[in-house]
Amino acid sequence: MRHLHVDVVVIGGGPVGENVADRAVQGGLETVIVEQDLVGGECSYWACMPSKALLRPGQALRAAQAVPGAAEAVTGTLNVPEVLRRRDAFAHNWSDTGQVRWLQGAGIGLVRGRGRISGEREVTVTADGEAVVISARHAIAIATGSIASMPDIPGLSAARPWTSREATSTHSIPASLAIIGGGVIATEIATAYSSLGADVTIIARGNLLESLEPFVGDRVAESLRSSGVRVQTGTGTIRLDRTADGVVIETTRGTVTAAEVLIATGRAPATHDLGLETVGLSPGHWLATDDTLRVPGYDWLYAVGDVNGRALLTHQGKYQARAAGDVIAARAKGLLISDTAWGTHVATADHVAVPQVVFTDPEIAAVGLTADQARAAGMEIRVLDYNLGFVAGASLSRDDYNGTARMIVDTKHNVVVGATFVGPDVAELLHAATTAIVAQVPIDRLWHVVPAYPTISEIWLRLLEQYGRPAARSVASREEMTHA
Ligand SMILES: Cc1cc2nc3c(=O)[nH]c(=O)nc-3n(C[C@H](O)[C@H](O)[C@H](O)COP(=O)(O)OP(=O)(O)OC[C@H]3O[C@@H](n4cnc5c(N)ncnc54)[C@H](O)[C@@H]3O)c2cc1C
Ligand SMILES: NC(=O)c1ccc[n+]([C@@H]2O[C@H](COP(=O)([O-])OP(=O)(O)OC[C@H]3O[C@@H](n4cnc5c(N)ncnc54)[C@H](O)[C@@H]3O)[C@@H](O)[C@H]2O)c1
Repeated sequence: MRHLHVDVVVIGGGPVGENVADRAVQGGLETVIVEQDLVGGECSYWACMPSKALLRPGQALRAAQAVPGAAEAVTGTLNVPEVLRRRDAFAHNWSDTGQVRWLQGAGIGLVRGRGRISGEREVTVTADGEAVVISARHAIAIATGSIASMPDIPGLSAARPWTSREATSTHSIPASLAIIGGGVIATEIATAYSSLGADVTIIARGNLLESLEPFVGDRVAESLRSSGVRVQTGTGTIRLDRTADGVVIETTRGTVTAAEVLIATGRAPATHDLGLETVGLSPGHWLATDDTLRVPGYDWLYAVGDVNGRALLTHQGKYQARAAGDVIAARAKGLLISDTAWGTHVATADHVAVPQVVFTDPEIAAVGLTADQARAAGMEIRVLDYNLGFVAGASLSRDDYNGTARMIVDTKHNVVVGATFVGPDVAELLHAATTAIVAQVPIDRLWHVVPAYPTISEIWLRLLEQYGRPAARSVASREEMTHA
């Protein structure tokens, strides 16, 4: 049995593990990643990249079809083999050679195999019957991500359901697809597969996209229905059977038959079979952390990315990873720790401003609190809504532009605390909203942030006009005003 001694061991070489390791190495620590599968993790091969590659061609086609003059030039449908070929390229043909080269260049070690914690500051890695024991002088960071959560529905495993892995890596589009779940994966995969010619049915126990503003799910349901997707909301699943005709799904509203069924009912933490019990932690749960991403009660153990359940998004996990890698290095060297809110070593934004784009048609971009969440937090708010189609940049971009913007203002502190945009090409509006929330830019100063004409960003001006100019609203403090 081999025995290695390093400063830091990172279990899981997804986007988050890679970033923890990179920051720790840049902080001067000898670091290895333990990876059981492909370096790059879920995001690169079975999640963000391949799913967005499947979505983009349909989005580009719809955009051209909505502009008279260009619409006449596009008369065909999507070329499915070409879409899948491009998707394969974005998933690097499921080879991690490039990512491994990046690790080598960054000075990060790699041990392939399944890692399990085998004691304090110790990980045992097994691969092909061989074991390597790695002792960490300073820290172990768990970045093992999440896996599809499978609901307890009779007949489920015998029906051989798809998870997002099969849906994002398939090499042929089934004639029909039933999707159980109404969240982000369900709506994105429904959008992609319907544009690729599959007959899609969504079976959702509630409404669609329930964690977002209520009008979001309504708009996506309406749009999916108009493109031929059957959207069955408020529908429970009773049992599944795989038959010669495909998968037969008995629901509370009747029977659905489809060639394949995708389960998209959320994620579970990848904390089973990780040896957590050897150090007194329970397997199978999200690993709670403090804001430096350290597991309370363990000065050597960190949990970063999906596995801590704080925000299941690549960009937010990588944000945590930068803080975690830096704080591990700072603690190892006995340096001062910057762990007050918004410090270098904490992931404060997880609680305040987590941006998310859902790449459906229409696109959804949201950050911060919804109106209901703000009220539940006891804030005094104003909810500003505006029809995005009235903005010149939006109507120029396509004739059928239909969209909504909502901004939530904390009226006590005069700052934006939430924003939601629904409509074509709204993704790029999101970073401005995230900046306004994180930087707590006073509304009165936002009036000086001038959006270019004619861009969709003029929505900011329209929302501000609804809120009111500072002088017109009230002159709260006379010293703000000077006399000419
Ligand atoms: C279909 C889908 C689409 C998504 N689209 C987006 C998107 O567009 N934008 C976005 O921001 N987020 C998206 N996400 C979420 C995103 O994929 C995750 O937030 C992100 O992958 C989390 O990164 P991670 O490094 O924490 O975990 P992962 O990417 O899951 O990586 C964990 C790694 O740990 C390894 N591992 C696990 N256990 C062990 C062990 N015991 N030993 C060794 N290695 C181990 C795994 O093999 C894996 O490589 C999507 C998710 C899904 C499912
Ligand atoms: N564009 C993106 O950023 C993107 C894309 C895909 C996935 N993701 C990430 O992946 C995560 C997982 O996505 P998801 O769609 O699986 O989760 P989700 O939390 O968005 O949606 C889960 C859905 O499953 C339903 N559900 C839960 N348990 C159920 C049960 N027992 N029976 C029937 N329905 C049930 C819920 O009501 C909900 O509609 C998301 O939280 C998101 O952060 C992000």
